Amino acid sequence: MTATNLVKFPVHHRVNNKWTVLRMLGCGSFGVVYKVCDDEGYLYALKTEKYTPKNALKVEVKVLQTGEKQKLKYFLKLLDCGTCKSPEGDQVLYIVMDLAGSSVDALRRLRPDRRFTLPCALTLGIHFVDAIEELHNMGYQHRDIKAANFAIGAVERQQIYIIDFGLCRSFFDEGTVRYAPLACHILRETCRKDDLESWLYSQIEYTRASLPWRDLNNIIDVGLYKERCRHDIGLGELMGGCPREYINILRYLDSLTFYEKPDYEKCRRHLKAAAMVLGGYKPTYDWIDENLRAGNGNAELTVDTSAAPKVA
Ligand SMILES: Nc1ncnc2c1ncn2[C@@H]1O[C@H](COP(=O)(O)OP(=O)(O)OP(=O)(O)O)[C@@H](O)[C@H]1O
Repeated sequence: MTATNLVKFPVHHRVNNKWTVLRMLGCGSFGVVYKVCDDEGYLYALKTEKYTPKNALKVEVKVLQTGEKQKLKYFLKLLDCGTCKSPEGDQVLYIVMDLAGSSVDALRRLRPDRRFTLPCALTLGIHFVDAIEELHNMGYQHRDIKAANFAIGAVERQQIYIIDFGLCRSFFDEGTVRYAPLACHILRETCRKDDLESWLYSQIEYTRASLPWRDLNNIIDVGLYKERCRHDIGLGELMGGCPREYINILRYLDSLTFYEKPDYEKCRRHLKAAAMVLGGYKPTYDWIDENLRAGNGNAELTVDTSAAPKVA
């Protein structure tokens, strides 16, 4: 994100005469996220973007609203959205949502070996597949699935949320569903199985701490590496330290055609089968069991033990 796109709100800045800015939680590709509180001291996250005719935040609003309407499990509650003026006088679009805890990626990085235990990795895998299925059923493809875009609850630390919808795309343009060509129903360039392939790479990373192409930046080189990892030596390099079932998932995802709806349950079944060597699947959360010290936002070193996230 360019500095000119950054919406700078000073501490104590009031938004919509309702939300008080406490501090910045982080910057994404499209905007800045602040920790804010309401007049009773309850904490929330406020996401901002300079106003343009095509704001990424608009799709976030739709996704969060749909998630709430359908009472879905993996979506944060949207409390407010609107426009306001920045101190520099720019028109700003903002949304206020529930405050989440640390991202799953930040939690992984806090662990000494930068990976989760296998029971925890399998638990996360099942949550991620569930969350992706909920989003797909809503009619959206995520297109940026990674552990940094999933967070735990600020208070309920075994709850997982999917948090960033900046690159989300609807399968359908509103009003054209009835007449849309078949290709529109699954997207042309990328499709639903791509969200699951991205998830599987995250799954491998938090199971074994790294991906073999971690030092490559060039998109072509990374693509070639991923291709190589489908066969013999490359496959061993990618999957070393992971349960065999991950290979079954990769093979299954690669077998899907562009038009096919993925079988989410099959992915979950493979993960549960991988837990058989551990005596069966039992939901496990390393950050709870080991009391990993992570708080609201991006892995700050505090523990929030209050019944509701409130200003200290
Ligand atoms: N509801 C929330 N509660 C707490 N922290 C949040 C919330 N939403 C986003 N964040 C944090 O704010 C930061 C910026 O988030 P955002 O999703 O906008 O971008 P990103 O995921 O960092 O970047 P990109 O979109 O480029 O991948 C991240 O550290 C994220 O964990």
